[in-house]
Amino acid sequence: MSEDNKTQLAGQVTDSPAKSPALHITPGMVLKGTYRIDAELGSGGMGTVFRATHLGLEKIMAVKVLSPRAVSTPDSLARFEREAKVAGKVNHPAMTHVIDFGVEQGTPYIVMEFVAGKELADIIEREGPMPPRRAVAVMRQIVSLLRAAHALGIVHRDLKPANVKVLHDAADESQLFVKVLDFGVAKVVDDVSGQLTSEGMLVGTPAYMAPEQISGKPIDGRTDLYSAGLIFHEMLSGTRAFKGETIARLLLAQLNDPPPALTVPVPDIVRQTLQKFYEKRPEDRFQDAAEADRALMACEDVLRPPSANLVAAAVLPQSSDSTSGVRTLTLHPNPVEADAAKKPPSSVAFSDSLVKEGKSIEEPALVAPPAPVVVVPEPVPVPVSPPVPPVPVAPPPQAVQPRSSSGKGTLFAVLGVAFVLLVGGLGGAVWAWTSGRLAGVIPFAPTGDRGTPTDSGSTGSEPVATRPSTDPGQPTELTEPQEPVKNEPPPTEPEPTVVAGTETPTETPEAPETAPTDDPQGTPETGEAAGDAPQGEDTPVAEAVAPGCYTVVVAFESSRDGAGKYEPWMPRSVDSRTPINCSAVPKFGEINNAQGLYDHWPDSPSEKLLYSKPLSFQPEKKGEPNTRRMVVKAYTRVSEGTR
Ligand SMILES: Nc1ncnc2c1ncn2[C@@H]1O[C@H](COP(=O)(O)OP(=O)(O)OP(=O)(O)O)[C@@H](O)[C@H]1O
Repeated sequence: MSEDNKTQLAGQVTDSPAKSPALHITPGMVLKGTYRIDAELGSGGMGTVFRATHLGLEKIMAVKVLSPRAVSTPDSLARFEREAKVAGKVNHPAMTHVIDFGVEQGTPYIVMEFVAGKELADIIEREGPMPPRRAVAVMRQIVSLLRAAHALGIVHRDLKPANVKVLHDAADESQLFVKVLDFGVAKVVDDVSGQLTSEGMLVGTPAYMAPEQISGKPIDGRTDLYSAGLIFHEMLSGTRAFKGETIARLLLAQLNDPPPALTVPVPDIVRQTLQKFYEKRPEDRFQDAAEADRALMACEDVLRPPSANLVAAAVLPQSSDSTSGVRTLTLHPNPVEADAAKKPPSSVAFSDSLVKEGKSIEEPALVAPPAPVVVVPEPVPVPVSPPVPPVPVAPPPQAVQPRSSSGKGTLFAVLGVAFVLLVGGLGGAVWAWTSGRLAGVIPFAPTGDRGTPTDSGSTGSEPVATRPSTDPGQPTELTEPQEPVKNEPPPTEPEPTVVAGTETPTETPEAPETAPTDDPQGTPETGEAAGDAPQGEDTPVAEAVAPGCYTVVVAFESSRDGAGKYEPWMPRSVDSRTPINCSAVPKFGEINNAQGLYDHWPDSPSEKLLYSKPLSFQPEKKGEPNTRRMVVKAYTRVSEGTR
């Protein structure tokens, strides 16, 4: 890794030395009697990261041991603890969750979920410019996380491609799943070390630092947006925006020079959005992550292939709540009608140019939108999701909501829906017949007031069917599947993992001894570790099941309160379980349309959620809970009766 790509504790002009001896971490060492250090993953400006195993849970985790120079002042440990706790409250699929922290021989360390996948920096270096659609998809996930973190007052301060991991580097950007590393860590270091002006310490990576960060001015969420813009630039162009032979030159360029113009062709709207991310003056940038996300959505709409609009419009939920990230469905098969119907959001400052591209900014995104932002007011070690109240079923979804009054547009819309429903219905019938999903039903046992597991009364011997529940205290009944399980990804080889810039075979955690031998993964499905909902009153718990792989039909619920805030999707009941060949289980990363869901899968030792696919949606209305039925794939790793 080049010098200007590293986090720098640069310009140290005062005596701020390590006051405690560095803890010598070696493989085999056990921290807190719980975390066994397995191997070093790499080190950066703030410390060294190790792969470790949580001995009790037999889970792979990552332990970052902060360097003594990063945290060395008398009150540093208290601050460190505070920041680790705050970072632990950001519950978002793109967050690398902080699980625990501690101090060993005066040296603080953070325990995080282990994130497999490839560093964005390596992907760009290897593959060069990224297709704009893909770059926008990555950006949306980053920005969605920023939104969640900034809402808690947490600024990353060291965003860069090396701190972004892409869990599934598929050609199809809808399969991308991003995790951001080091949230909160830079803040700890910065707070403790002080800013350049006070203690002569500068925290960040010069190639991605915002001008205000360099000049020691106050920083806020817009600082992260600047760095995110430079990541965007790098994805689009394949090269870093600011380079410099020395750190001083690099910093000067950040302060004074505009980033070089993109040499790759991108639509104007993408260019303008990029520019708005990294304006030199914070007041000229997007003012918050929500505004940035709206602009990215507009880019997404322009970049979407025309054929995708029909299908996307037919299957996505509709909402009139523009603040939630879920947008009103619009179907514009005819670009002229689309132009007539579109209207730019007033909150996008440069909206005139945004709509110049001839696409409605209200069309839904084809790629999975970032998962709902969930802020959980619980301390580490494990962020706790708030219980979701019982859910009354909303009226059936209106799959398509044509906005144009034109008869032609309406005709297209109706034909589109009819087509989707026809294909869905046929596929559902074939799927139900072929998958054998009715066999081997082992219901889960939800607890608390979530009702009984199979509200449909389903024994698994009939297609899942639904009637709306009128009693909000009763569990939601099941809906007629609208989308069958189809087009499941073929089995794939485990992905190589990039560790410290080196491509190596995938790190395989020690699976429990009883793991099925044909388990195609055996990999740490990232996201399972920290952000999972703990088992409690409101968390459904899996019953012991035989080892093997299954397709599981699960009802999930999520709700939005009156403020339009999302609650997480929570598994609610399992209706059927069909044994499948483990080699047919797609690898993690092929989770589809439900990234947020993954983090809320109950942390059951017997289940791992690998894949999910929406089965049907209920419309989401502000202030009303909604229910989603999902088909998920899960597999078990434990022996019968051991859970
Ligand atoms: N939670 C994690 N799971 C898996 N690997 C991780 C995790 N956190 C960090 N790593 C990996 O450990 C290595 C060292 O990370 P670290 O953050 O210390 O270095 P860096 O990103 O190169 O530098 P800096 O700390 O200066 O940002 C990197 O290869 C990084 O991808």
